[in-house]
Amino acid sequence: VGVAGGFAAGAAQDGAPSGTDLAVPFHGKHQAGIATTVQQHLYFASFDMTSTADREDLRALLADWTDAAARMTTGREVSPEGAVGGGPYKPPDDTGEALDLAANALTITFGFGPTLFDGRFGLAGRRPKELVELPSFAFDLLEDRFSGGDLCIQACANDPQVAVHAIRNLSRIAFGRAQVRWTQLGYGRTSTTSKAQSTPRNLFGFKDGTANIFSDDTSDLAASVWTDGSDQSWMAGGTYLVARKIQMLIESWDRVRLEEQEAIIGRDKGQGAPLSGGTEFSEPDFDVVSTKAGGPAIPETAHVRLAHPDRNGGARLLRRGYNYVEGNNDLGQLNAGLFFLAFSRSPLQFITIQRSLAGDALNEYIRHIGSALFAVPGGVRPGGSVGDGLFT
Ligand SMILES: C=CC1=C(C)c2cc3[nH]c(cc4nc(cc5[nH]c(cc1n2)c(C)c5CCC(=O)O)C(CCC(=O)O)=C4C)c(C)c3C=C
Ligand SMILES: [Fe+2]
Repeated sequence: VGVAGGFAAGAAQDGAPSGTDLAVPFHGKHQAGIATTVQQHLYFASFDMTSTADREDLRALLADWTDAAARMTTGREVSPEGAVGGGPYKPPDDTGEALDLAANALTITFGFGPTLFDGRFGLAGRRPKELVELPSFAFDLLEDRFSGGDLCIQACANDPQVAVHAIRNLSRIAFGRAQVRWTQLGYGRTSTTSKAQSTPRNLFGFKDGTANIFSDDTSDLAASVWTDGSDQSWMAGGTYLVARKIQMLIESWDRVRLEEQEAIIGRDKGQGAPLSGGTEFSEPDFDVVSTKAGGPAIPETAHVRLAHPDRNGGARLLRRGYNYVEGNNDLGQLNAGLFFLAFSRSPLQFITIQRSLAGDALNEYIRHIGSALFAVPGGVRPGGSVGDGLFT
């Protein structure tokens, strides 16, 4: 029997869902993969409905995806016939690469982009008011090939093959109804959603996720993450997902003095403590003056000062991002960065913080190159389908 935001079986290393046999319950009030303790790997896909698909195709696709996801998250194959049980005379239902692998804490989370409500599927009246394209921000260098989409699927697992298998098989199921627009592979979580987990590091070498919203804190989740359905009833127990592909200029960063790196972030690199003093989980004190420099210990342009709720009308995010590395460019520089994923009760929480980050010293070392916003419906009832409230 699973626990809220937790796992059905197995022991966890440092509180993280590391056991291969761990299965996260698929059904519930909220979709899994949000407050769920963050797994080690991610495969994320954005889809567009095909030009010939209609409302019934969308409804049937969501039902088929739900059945397949419910099976795969328990470590089963995508259908009862699976990879080898369908006989020699047809392509197997399941692609087979996860055959000997258990559930690995796989979660599959579905979201709907603003374009799904443009009238093609008779859903214009079901669009949540806040589900509109994100505004442009200072320093945006967005590319279409990493942005947007009618639908998204986030697959997280402790074995990358399990996450890739899930997206690959869900893409196959979509054939003729929806096609992949872009995908993102993420290795190494850059956040924690449980106080039992250790804080991981991003590619700039800093602890990331220290001041995150934790699944152990249900009042924070209620205040900042879950939507109540007062706008659209199908969004009860849901949330919004912002995805940003952020390229990190690794070589430039690596030439920055340690003291300056820490001033840019506003925390020390070793243990992740705020520069105002204390240890990793001490609250930053923005009034503390640096004895050495004379100015604020956490500079005015420091990332954590500008991202802090005090600076943003109390706005907070549940961050669930992953590192990515995709080879090198023509100059031999790393194509690498942070696939930033954040869940919030309203997209305004991200918009407010991202606007505040216009003055962030970090901007010299990062570029936002992809962006998407999705409405994530509430959890799936046994026997129901994800987003089935859209069609009632
Ligand atoms: C708009 C939201 C944010 C973006 C985009 C973003 C990018 C980004 N962040 C780091 C590294 C760190 N971020 C840290 C804290 C932090 N970041 C955001 C928001 C965005 N970050 C928030 C809300 C917070 C918490 C602020 C607080 O309440 O104190 C930290 C410190 C450790 C932590 O708390 O997680 C680091 C390090 C990078 C490298 C990056 C883009 C590539
Ligand atoms: Fe950040």
